[in-house]
Amino acid sequence: MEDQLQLEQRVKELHKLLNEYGHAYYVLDKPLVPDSEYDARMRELIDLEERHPDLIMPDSPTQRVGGEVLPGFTKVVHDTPMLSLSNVFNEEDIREFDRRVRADAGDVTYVCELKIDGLAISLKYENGRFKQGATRGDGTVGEDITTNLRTIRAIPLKLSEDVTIEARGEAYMPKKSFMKLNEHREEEGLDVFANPRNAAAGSLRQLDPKIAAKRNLSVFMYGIGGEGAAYGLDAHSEALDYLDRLGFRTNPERRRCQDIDEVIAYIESWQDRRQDLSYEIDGIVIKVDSFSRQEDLGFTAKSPRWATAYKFPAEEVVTTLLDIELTV
Ligand SMILES: NC(=O)c1cc2c(=O)c3cc(F)ccc3oc2nc1N
Repeated sequence: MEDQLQLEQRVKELHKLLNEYGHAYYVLDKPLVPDSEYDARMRELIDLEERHPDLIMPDSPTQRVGGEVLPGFTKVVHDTPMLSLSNVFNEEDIREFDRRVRADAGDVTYVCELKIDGLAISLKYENGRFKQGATRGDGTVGEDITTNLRTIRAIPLKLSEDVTIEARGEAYMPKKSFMKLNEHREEEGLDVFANPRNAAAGSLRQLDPKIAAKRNLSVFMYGIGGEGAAYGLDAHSEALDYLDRLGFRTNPERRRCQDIDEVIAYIESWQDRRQDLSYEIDGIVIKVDSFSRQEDLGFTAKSPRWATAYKFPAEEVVTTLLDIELTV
């Protein structure tokens, strides 16, 4: 009979190891151990929990994929609305945005972020534990997709601090996973998804979490719901670094820009490089960095006045004659 105390000790140790390995692999994209080691430790924990179900904790790494298929999704009213971004399409628009911002808020600095082409999500944590995840919905009311979001390894089940916080970000399907999924669907005679955003949305709308778990989704978190100032943060760039420290995955390509010329240079630098990314982006988000400047600017009914999204020109899909002949 294994000693109960030793078992509890080993289970705690395996939680710690698997959370560390998982964070390094799925959040930092910097694996600490070979997959074989990760799998062996996960296998050991699953066996221990099967033999001693009393040792299963809700935030155990083995508890990401729930058992039951949901009858439907319940509604979630967002504490603060999840608004959408206004769009700009060219340099003139960008400079006009900057003029309006400086007219109301004076000199500002910006943060530029890649605009991930996925679907907006809200993640709520209480005392550092993942409690609820929701879609944007209509901005005021979203759908509770907690069970599906728990299956995304880049979403921490437990934060590095016991803080109560709402993080907002974008769930997405990497390009490679999208191609593989469509190949599978084609083989099975199913409809293929038009793009990774639809594939991610379709995956998170599954009522069976086992399906979502197989879709290899990921996330990039890009903000804190409510007042960032409540966490002693003065600027958006600080909020992103805080999300990193808490254990969230944020996009490493973000850039602080001193003025709009730097913003434009950053955008131009990504015009052609975006096809090298392992995920799709449809633009660049420009945000005033200082929270007090953001407060001076406020919101319109639909969007923040302290941010906008530059959208890349849609890539025309060129179908050569050869392709047409092949599909005939
Ligand atoms: N898709 C994105 O990569 C992305 C999207 C948004 C938003 O939709 C968004 C909406 C707001 F009302 C305010 C800030 C935001 O910041 C954002 N930042 C991003 N990086």
